[in-house]
Amino acid sequence: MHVVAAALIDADGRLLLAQRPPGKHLAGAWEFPGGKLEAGETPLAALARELDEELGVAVEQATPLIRIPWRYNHHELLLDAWCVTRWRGEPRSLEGQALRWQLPIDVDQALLAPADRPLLQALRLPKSYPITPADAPLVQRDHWREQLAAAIVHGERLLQLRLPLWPRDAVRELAADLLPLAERYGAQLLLNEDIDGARALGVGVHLKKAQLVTLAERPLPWRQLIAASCHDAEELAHAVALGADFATLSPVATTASHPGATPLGWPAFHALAEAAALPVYALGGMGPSMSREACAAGAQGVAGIGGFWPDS
Ligand SMILES: Nc1nc2c([nH]c(=O)n2[C@H]2C[C@H](O)[C@@H](COP(=O)(O)OP(=O)(O)OP(=O)(O)O)O2)c(=O)[nH]1
Repeated sequence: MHVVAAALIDADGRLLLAQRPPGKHLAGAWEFPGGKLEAGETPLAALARELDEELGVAVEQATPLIRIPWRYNHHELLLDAWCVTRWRGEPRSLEGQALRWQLPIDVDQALLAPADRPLLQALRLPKSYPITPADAPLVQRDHWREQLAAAIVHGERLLQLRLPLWPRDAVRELAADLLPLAERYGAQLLLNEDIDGARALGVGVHLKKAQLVTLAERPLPWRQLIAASCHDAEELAHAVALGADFATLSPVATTASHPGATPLGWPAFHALAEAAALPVYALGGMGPSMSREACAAGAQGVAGIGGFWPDS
């Protein structure tokens, strides 16, 4: 079943949510306006028809957001989500459904239809995900504190502290130092691998491939991000099963940090990202300027080391 769903975003960045009416599948859950494609209909035509029928608005501008394959008990669906940023008419409830406008950050994901959680993450997450270089020595502590702070001030909203040469406590200390600034700017920090450290600090964690397969359930609450390093369909499926918020998929191109690895290339990346029920960042040989190309291949954005820091 192919279902289109619209994230209507207003000029203040608020999102329109609708409540599924009694008697329908997932009654009471909050969702994105939309519905099933009719025979012979294109996704955009279905989106226009559903928004006209449900809200009385005419779509003027829609761009692809994410495609989520999902399985409920009795049926499978492809939730095909679009960002609608321009429309004519004032959205109103034409089918008796409750409506509300909320900033994506304020939406309680527990109240959403389960397949909509990755959609909400796709709306919340930025286009770039800088990662600290694995070979940074501990003596560069001050330098990396400054780089991370400058990146946050310059607009980065999602940053991974991956510093395997440092003692864990030193990485935790760095995260704790940066936390007030990150909170002020609405940026999220993720520790690589260190679940206990993330739990103690209230930040996110980025799971390594080896950790991913050993975990049976989400190791942190929903308000702390969980990311996973993935390289194939099986690892992506595991990340989804675990309830990870997003994944990186690598290597897309050849990269200095993993010279022997065979690159996926964009076509294989696209197929894997689209089949995964979560936002996926392209990693490996990426630069911040490649985010448009990556998004065209179904990515949430780009992740990387070189080129992502103010001094590089
Ligand atoms: N419209 C919509 N459906 C969603 C969302 N999330 C989600 O899991 N679904 C599921 C619920 C349903 O199983 C399916 C869509 O069915 P629907 O009942 O909205 O479709 P429709 O508007 O064509 O309704 P109907 O003619 O069958 O009454 O997709 C969402 O955000 N929007």
